[in-house]
This record gives sequence, structure tokens and C-alpha cells, in this order.
Amino acid sequence: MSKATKKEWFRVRRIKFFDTTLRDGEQQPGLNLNREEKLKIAKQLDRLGVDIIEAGFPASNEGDFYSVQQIARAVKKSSVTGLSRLSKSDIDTAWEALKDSPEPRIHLFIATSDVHINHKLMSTQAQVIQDSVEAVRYAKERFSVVQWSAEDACRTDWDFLKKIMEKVIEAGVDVINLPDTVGYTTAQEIRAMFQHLKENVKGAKDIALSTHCHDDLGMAVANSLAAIEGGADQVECTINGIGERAGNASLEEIAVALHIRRDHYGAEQNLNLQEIKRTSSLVSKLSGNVVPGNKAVVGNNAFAHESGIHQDGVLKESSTYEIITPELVGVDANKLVLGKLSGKHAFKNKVSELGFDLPEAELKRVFKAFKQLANKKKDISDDDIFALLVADKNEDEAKAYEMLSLQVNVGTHNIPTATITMKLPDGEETQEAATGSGSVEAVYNTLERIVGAPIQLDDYRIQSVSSGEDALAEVVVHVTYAEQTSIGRGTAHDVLEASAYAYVNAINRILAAVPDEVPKPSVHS
Ligand SMILES: CC(=O)SCCNC(=O)CCNC(=O)[C@H](O)C(C)(C)COP(=O)(O)OP(=O)(O)OC[C@H]1O[C@@H](n2cnc3c(N)ncnc32)[C@H](O)[C@@H]1OP(=O)(O)O
Ligand SMILES: CC(C)C(=O)C(=O)O
Ligand SMILES: [Mg+2]
Repeated sequence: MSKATKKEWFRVRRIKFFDTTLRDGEQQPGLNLNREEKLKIAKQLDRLGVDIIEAGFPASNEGDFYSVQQIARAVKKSSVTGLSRLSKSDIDTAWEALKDSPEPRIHLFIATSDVHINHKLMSTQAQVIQDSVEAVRYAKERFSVVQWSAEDACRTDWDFLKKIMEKVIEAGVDVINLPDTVGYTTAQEIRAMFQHLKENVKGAKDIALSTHCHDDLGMAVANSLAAIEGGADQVECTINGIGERAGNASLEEIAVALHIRRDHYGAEQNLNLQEIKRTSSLVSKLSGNVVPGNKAVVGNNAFAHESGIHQDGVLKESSTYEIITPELVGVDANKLVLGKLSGKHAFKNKVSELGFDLPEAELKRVFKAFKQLANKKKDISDDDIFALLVADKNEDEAKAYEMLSLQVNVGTHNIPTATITMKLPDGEETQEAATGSGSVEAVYNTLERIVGAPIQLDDYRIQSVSSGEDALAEVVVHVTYAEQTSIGRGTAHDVLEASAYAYVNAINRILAAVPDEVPKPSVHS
């Protein structure tokens, strides 16, 4: 088929981006973002220009409720939504969380496949239809936009899907989402499903159809794009593809594919693609999920050319081997402009260039950290400043541990020993020392002694924030305490200091997260 014919085949239409990083993305095992982090991500998603932010599942827990409410109040351009089961109490809770949003929007869901209805819901198709219709009607009395999802739609019988869709359309639904909940479908199948339902479901052309794909077979992006070819008007995805099990379709890959292959998809979108790299870095830092170097669009190697023939081609004409320019997605980072002689005006300017709008007190805190860093590091890159901007600040500092000093003795012939002075949550100071078979272990053994609780270290990762011998080290740890998993992040010039900060950060997050009845990790309380 010629390009011209292809263009005629797909009418140009606007695809809406529904970002679920803060809901389905947060369902990634071990991921636990706090409210401040969720708000930071929501604000960045707003700058990226996503149409809808799914901020959480308000009825599932108090933390999600308050976080959805805070985001619904703070975000002005993107619409904000929250997930809800079909019960009136879930819908009422979602309303309380979302009613202050400029366009209150709810996302109802219920499973429609036989395997889910029979074995999970232990219900019947007739009951699922009745519950869906009642929930849509009830939600419509409150919300301006009601979305209903047929969980496991891609393994649902098409005749049943048609029947239930017609019923919820009659009940007044605005958007129907047809997820591939378990990442099972193929591109041909999902394209045909959307085409069939759009053509054959009465009223389907008057509402929006949405696609939501998971990556269990590594096909989430391809399947989302195929659903768009089949008629989906909205695509649901997450930044860096984070999410339950193998994750969701990655927003950046779908967005850039739609842009680069406009000739094929004939689809417009509202995203500011230059915010993509920054959004990916923010989510990566806050979630502790390192983006692999070879990840499409946002990996560090996405624009690197190593082999001679490629380098030769790119030097002669970049389009020989580059279909995406780094600038398109905001990769021109590492401009070295600030240093120890920079003042707060230039710093403030850089902070807003990086997309942050900080209150004066917070700006002061980060500026102080910047000055400290600039005294140790010659060149300060955008990545360094970004790391300082997203560094953890304890929401409830009164409860937190604060490391006052760290000293480590290490050598080829002695046993590594760490000594740490710590301010405890009750304000007292203490000093402890311990040894380990390596220096990081000595630091962690000392911290464990101070905290005096069985905190299990599940994972430890280290990387450098920018390049060069004086690069900042960034450590991410995953820990478990009282059945709560938590991540902790630490950034410092020195790897041991960064390791200690990461562990202390994880402990502080646990202190904030574990219910009051669970004994807190402290021998000194
Ligand atoms: C495909 C998805 O991503 S769906 C969203 C998944 N996200 C989450 O589950 C994260 C948040 N979840 C939670 O915090 C908890 O699971 C809660 C608070 C929602 C529910 O907790 P619990 O009441 O303890 O139930 P639990 O999670 O053990 O089991 C789920 C129950 O909900 C039922 N259920 C599942 N989907 C729905 C639905 N859409 N509407 C109503 N009930 C549902 C299940 O059948 C099961 O019912 P049962 O208790 O009668 O057997
Ligand atoms: C709740 C629904 C939309 C979901 O996440 C899924 O089916 O994967
Ligand atoms: Mg999902």
C-alpha cells in the first residue's frame, strides 16, 4: 500500500493519553510512593500534557484517598481520575476525593471474562451487567465523566462484551475501556476486537473507547498501537512502562511512535514530547526503577552510536541511523552551566528550567545542598541538580532518624568498621560502631544496631548520577519491615555516605507508613 493510500485509510484523529503511573504503575511489586512524591509526578505529568491522570484508588486505603484528593486540587490542566469498584461506597469515597477537581471523573471497573466472573467474582454475567448499569447510573449523578472498564476484556466473549457495552452506554457512560489485563492478546486480535465493537455496538461511536495493555508477553506497546488502528480513542499507559507484574504499556514509546509514524497512524496528540525524558527520569528516580540503557526512547543508549559504519553514516547524514532526534524528547541534558560561584538567581532560573516551581523555603534547602555539592564537585550538570531536587525530604521530620556523621575505616588488611552518630526520632543523639565483611555491610550493621529492629535488606543498587570521576553516587535500597516493603534513596558524593542515606531514608519511610499499632523500629523509644 502506498503512503498516500495509507493516509486516507486512517482518518486523522486526536488520541487522548490516560496516564496510570500513579495507580497501575504503583501496583508494581515493592513500589510505594509517598504523597509528596506522587504530587511531584502528577505535576510533571501535567507539564507533559497528559489528558488524564489516574491518581490512585481512593477507597483502597487512606493514603490513596488523600493523595488523589491533593492531586485533584493541585492539577489544573490534566483531568484527574480515581479507580473504583462498582459499590456505592467506593463511588462515594471517590467523589469525596475528586469533587474539587475541575472535571470530576471516575474510573469504574468490573471483570467480564468467564474465568474472572466464575472463579474470582463468583458471580454471573447477568449480575455483572446489573451491577455495572447501577454503578454507572449512580456515578453519573455526581461525576462529569464516567469511565467503565471491562477488566480482562481481551479474554471476554465478544457477544457478551457487545451486550454489556450496550447496557452501560444506555446507562450514560462516557468512556469504555477494554483492557488486556493479563497481556495475552496479539496485535491482530486487539485491532480486530476494537474494529468489531466500534462497528457493531450500538452507541459505540458516540462515546470514547480506550485501550489498556499489559506487557506480560512484551507486546503492550504494539498491542496499544494496534488498538488505536482498530479505533481506540484513548490509550492508557505508564511512564517507563512500570506496573503490575511485567508492567503496562510505556507512555513514551507509544507517544513517540504516534509522532514519528504520523504517516501511518494519522493521529494527533496533546503531549509536549520535550518533557518525556524529564518525566521518565523523575519516575525512575522516585520509583527506584533504573531505566535500562537500551530502553526505547528514554534509555541512555537510545541516541548513542558505537560502531564505525553507523558513526560514519550519522556524521554524513544523521537520518541514516537516527529516526528520533534527542531534542524531540528533551534529551540535551548535561549542559554544564552552574558551579560553586553561581548565585541563587541563576540557580532559581535553572530550577524552573528543569520544570520545578518550589516554595521559597524548599528552594533555600535545595540551594544549600547545591552549594555543598559545588564545593566538592567541579562541574554541576542538570542531572546533578535534578537529583538534588527529587532528593527525599521527610514529610514528618519530627519522627525521622537523621544521620549526623559517618566514619568508615577500611583497608586491605583490616576489618571494615563503621561509626555513625545519629539523631533519633525522639531528638536524642546516639553513636554506634560495627564491623562487616565489606564497608557497605559495616555501615548497614551499624545502622541496624542503632535502629534495633529486624529490617531486611532485599535489594541494593548503585549508579552514578552524571559522568566524571567526581560524579554523585545514587543508591537505591529495597527493605522489608513488619510486612511493609519500602524503597530508600540516597545521593552523595561518597558511595558509603549515599548507601547510609538510602538505608536511613528507607527506615524513615517505614516509620511514616507502618500503622501505629505496629512497634516502630527503634530500641531507644
Ligand atoms: C486489574 C487491576 O489492576 S484491578 C485493581 C487492583 N488494585 C488493587 O487491588 C490495589 C488495591 N487493593 C486493595 O487495597 C484491596 O484489594 C481492597 C481494599 C480493594 C479490597 O480488599 P479486601 O476487601 O480485603 O479484598 P481482597 O483484596 O482480599 O479481595 C478482593 C475482593 O474484591 C472482589 N472484587 C474484585 N473486583 C471487584 C470489582 N470490580 N467490584 C467489586 N468487587 C470486586 C473480589 O471478588 C474479592 O471479593 P470477595 O472478598 O467477596 O472474595
Ligand atoms: C482496572 C483495570 C483497568 C486494569 O488495570 C486492568 O484491567 O489491567
Ligand atoms: Mg492494568
